[in-house]
Amino acid sequence: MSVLDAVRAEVCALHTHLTRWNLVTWTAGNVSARVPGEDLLVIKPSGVSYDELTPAAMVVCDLDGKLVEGEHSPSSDTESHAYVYRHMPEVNGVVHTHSPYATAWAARGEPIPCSLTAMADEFGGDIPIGPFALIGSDDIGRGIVETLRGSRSPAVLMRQHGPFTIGASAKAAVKAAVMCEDVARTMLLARQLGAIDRLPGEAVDSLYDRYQNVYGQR
Ligand SMILES: O=C(CO)[C@@H](O)[C@@H](O)COP(=O)(O)O
Repeated sequence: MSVLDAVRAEVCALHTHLTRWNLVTWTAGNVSARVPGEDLLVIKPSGVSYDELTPAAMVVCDLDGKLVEGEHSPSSDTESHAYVYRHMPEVNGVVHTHSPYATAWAARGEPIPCSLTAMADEFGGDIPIGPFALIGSDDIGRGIVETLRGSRSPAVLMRQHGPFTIGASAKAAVKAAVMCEDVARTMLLARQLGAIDRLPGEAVDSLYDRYQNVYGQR
């Protein structure tokens, strides 16, 4: 299997997590991955039903978002994904969802406060709000980069739109999208119970370091 075919298969498989974890409705959302060693990305075809996605249906584009190989038109967000890859070389995966709880915080235009150990672990602080931007150009990508550059968070809630996540791999970006929705739900419930206190900064730093560098099987 070629590198490109392996990336197509991985990106196709990762899309199943968006439906499995109820992060998208109908054809909303998308996943992309940078192709190792190439100035290329692989992304979902635009508007194609999740149950019709196959590795062969995945679209290959250059890092300006231009179609290189594929039968279908690339995702509406391709130029934004490409912008992120051009400006954040450490990023190899980008995900967009309309997951309901995270999107509710985006509609509100309010960052999710870092009040849970699970948020410190994965996000290293609050989940920030990015600027409102129209779809179909690289404007969303510009907002993602300006918000996340220098942040520990792999997730940004684009105002009045929804979450975008980044990762050192496409799988890491999908995990961030799943965890973003999980904490968005918990924190929305917490907000209904009353005032929320953020964790102390030193606790966030300690938790983040442990989770990122010690937790799990090494
Ligand atoms: O919200 C947007 C674009 O940001 C939706 O159109 C997107 O979730 C799905 O578009 P695509 O099917 O990937 O073109």
